[in-house]
Amino acid sequence: MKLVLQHVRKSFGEKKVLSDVNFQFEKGKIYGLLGRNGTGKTTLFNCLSGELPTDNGTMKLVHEATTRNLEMHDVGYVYSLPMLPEFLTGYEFVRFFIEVNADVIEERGTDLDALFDMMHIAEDDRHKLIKHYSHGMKNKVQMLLFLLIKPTVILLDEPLTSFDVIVASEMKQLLRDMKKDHILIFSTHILQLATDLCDELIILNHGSLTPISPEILTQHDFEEQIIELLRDDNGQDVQRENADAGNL
Ligand SMILES: Nc1ncnc2c1ncn2[C@@H]1O[C@H](COP(=O)(O)OP(=O)(O)OP(=O)(O)O)[C@@H](O)[C@H]1O
Repeated sequence: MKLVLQHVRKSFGEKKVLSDVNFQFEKGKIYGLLGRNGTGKTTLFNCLSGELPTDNGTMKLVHEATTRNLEMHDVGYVYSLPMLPEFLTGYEFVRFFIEVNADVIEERGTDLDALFDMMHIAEDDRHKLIKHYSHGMKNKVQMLLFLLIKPTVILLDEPLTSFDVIVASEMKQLLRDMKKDHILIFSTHILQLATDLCDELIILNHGSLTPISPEILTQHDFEEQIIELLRDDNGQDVQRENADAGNL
């Protein structure tokens, strides 16, 4: 299974954010998406998840000889700021989620406690109201939902930054275990995390995606090389076009 993006464009008014995104993501890999603040990572995720319409281009899922448009149900999105119903307990929310998604959840009679165990959410925490959960616990609940509905594409917008070191390590292992069945795209500003967890790194600049050559990652000065790639002058094209349009 591949996710193929061709000529994806998105502007806000005259401000061009994604100018021409072309990329092919493969199932079984974790992709690390790097880019400076405001380069359009969240915009790209919002377009992929269907929350924002694109202005142009195609986003297709290709499986052997079959090609179809990416649809909302194909994509799971872990937001950097988790959005969950605060008035339910974690347990109640997941039970409700299973009920309303019964047509797409394969396993019948899902063992809720086993799921919470897998996410290392303690027995008493699962019966607390979500409004009392920490940011990291809410992210865990969001990820738990993907174990149930198994979306083809999972987008993670800076989620591991809210986890303590133990939980971050558990989550990294969970993502590694999940990757064989999914296309995982992970946006982060933490270079160490990206190189540690991801199979491929891509940079969003110029309003488009550029893969980082795997050879760079084996070199002793890879951090300096990536910082150089991320530097402002790489965004000149989009900045210039926006400036021409009178935006900057
Ligand atoms: N709904 C919107 N309306 C107008 N402009 C927007 C909208 N959403 C994003 N933008 C603009 O698009 C640009 C890209 O924003 P985006 O949030 O996608 O960047 P980002 O790479 O995720 O940034 P960060 O790393 O800081 O989270 C920014 O200039 C932002 O102000």
